[in-house]
Amino acid sequence: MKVLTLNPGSSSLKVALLDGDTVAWAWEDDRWDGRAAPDAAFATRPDAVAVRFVHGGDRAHPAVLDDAVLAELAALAPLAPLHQPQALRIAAAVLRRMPDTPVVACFDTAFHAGLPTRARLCAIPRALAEAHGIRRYGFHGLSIAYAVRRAAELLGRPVEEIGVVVAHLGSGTSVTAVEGGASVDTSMGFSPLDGLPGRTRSGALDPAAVFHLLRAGMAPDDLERVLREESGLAGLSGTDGDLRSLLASPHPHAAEAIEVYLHRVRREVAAVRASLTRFDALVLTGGVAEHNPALCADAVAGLEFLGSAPVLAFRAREDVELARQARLAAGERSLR
Ligand SMILES: Nc1ncnc2c1ncn2[C@@H]1O[C@H](COP(=O)(O)OP(=O)(O)O)[C@@H](O)[C@H]1O
Ligand SMILES: CC(=O)OP(=O)(O)O
Ligand SMILES: [Mg+2]
Repeated sequence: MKVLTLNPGSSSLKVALLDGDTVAWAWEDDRWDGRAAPDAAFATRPDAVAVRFVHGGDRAHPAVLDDAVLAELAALAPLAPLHQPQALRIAAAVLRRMPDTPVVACFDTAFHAGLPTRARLCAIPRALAEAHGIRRYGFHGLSIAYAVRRAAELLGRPVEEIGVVVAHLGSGTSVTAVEGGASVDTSMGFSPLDGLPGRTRSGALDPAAVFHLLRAGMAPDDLERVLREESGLAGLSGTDGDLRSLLASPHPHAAEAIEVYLHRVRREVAAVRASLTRFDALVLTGGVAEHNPALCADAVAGLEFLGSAPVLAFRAREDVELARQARLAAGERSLR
């Protein structure tokens, strides 16, 4: 079964046609401005299409897209404004141009749907949290699901028997502890703005700083945009926030930004390690893990105290996971 996979990220659009786990055709824009997928993608004649959605709310499984599911996902857009609207536009174009092909929405959040209560609740009044859906969701689930299966393969043990920390180091950055195939702790919570700094995202910030800036006269929408699009590695360094730009910059602020980034990665890895009862590997994935072994070595320097587990680094294969989920979801539908 051939699956066309579409992965809209915060700064890239990755499109691949997978025949089994083999990439039969691929296209990528790593400075993506939200434009539609190229015409060639629609000419690949897949049996199913899989689209990555960062936010699936409480859904634990992929969903075949129809108008009702689209409306539900559109309602979640305010929770992931850097990702969800783009994914909705991509999916709408696919539905319009390939009306006879099943389109499956696959969710970053689904991998974390079973987060234990202690890692899911936010410590605010329960009534307020429940009324507004404030909880920790977790993201990058498609990348993590692949990473855990690949780690098990490399370790020669079943997924059910390993405990790993997965650090997804891409445009967005997150760290997750996975034991027995389940997410037990993760650094991104209510939205992809939480946790570690990303290319342009601030990561976790004392909420008092947000109120301070609002009282100083910033409009809420402007502040949100600044934290989402002008902060993180970009904000700290004055560059576009791509680590390649920071590494090439002679400005001391670029070096400082890298120090902050590496410090926060180490800190979060150590923090989520505490949620594992066994530690078999530290997995690094995403653009940094794929392209920069030296930076990866810096990111894990000094973490030996966590236990003598190997560090595994490989490319994020959201495409492989998207295709796997689409096969399951589309296959189930054809049986009905
Ligand atoms: N050679 C490199 N050295 C360091 N970082 C790199 C390198 N190549 C890519 N990166 C980092 O990877 C990021 C993109 O990661 P990727 O996982 O492809 O992104 P996305 O989140 O858009 O899917 C870039 O923003 C950059 O910081
Ligand atoms: C959830 C998230 O941050 O995704 P990306 O890294 O693709 O921007
Ligand atoms: Mg990505």
